[in-house]
Amino acid sequence: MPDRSSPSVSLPDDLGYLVIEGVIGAGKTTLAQLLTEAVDGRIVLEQFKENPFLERFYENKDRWAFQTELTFLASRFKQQKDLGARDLFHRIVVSDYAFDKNRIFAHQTLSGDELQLFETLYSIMEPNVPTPDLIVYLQSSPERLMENIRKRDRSYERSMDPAYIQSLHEAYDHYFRTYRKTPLLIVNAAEIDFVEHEKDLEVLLHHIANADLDGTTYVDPVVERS
Ligand SMILES: Nc1ncnc2c1ncn2[C@@H]1O[C@H](COP(=O)(O)OP(=O)(O)OP(=O)(O)O)[C@@H](O)[C@H]1O
Repeated sequence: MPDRSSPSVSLPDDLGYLVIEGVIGAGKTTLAQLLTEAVDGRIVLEQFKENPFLERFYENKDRWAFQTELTFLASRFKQQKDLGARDLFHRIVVSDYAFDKNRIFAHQTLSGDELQLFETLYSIMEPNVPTPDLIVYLQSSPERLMENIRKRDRSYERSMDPAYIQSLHEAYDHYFRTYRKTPLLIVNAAEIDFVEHEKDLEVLLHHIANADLDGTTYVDPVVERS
């Protein structure tokens, strides 16, 4: 984690709720922690370890996808609803997931009546969760995602199928290419490391502080670093 010389930044008043998104292994949690430190904010992390179905899901996706998705949906809804009630208007909140993430996954893992039921529940819940002021999408490559997943070596991700990462990568890309709901920063994250290269973080902080709050901005820290 960052030491005392880590960069800090002040954000415009209309940036109260920042969300980091990206495929499994993109580096969301690390960036959310660095960003929280830089803006002296409050972090909200996804509680994936509390999903009792996740290990079984990785052993047999067809059998356990429905339970896995509904458990994530319920727990994230509860966390986001509480977030709206208590924190949102006091300190800058930084989260390592967007509520929409559930839907991206569900469209990969569910089908038929199960997907339909998921959609019904999602559409009831979605209007009741706070909308981010900015989403930062870490757009990596399937190769780099697999490398990160291998390096961190979580037991249930050891037999991660590269085809699953590839299809999530495509689904995320498609989702954010057509995303218009909130301002969006798409960061080329395939060759960056916010921990190793402080400059990468500085470039991103600069863009966040000066984000065009009406649309999509593309950021390539590798180009801007040099
Ligand atoms: N809706 C979902 N359906 C299936 N699996 C999910 C879902 N949401 C999260 N997961 C699983 O939970 C674990 C955590 O994933 P997630 O991408 O949220 O965090 P992460 O891998 O720690 O991300 P990062 O490395 O970017 O911080 C992964 O194994 C992922 O597959």
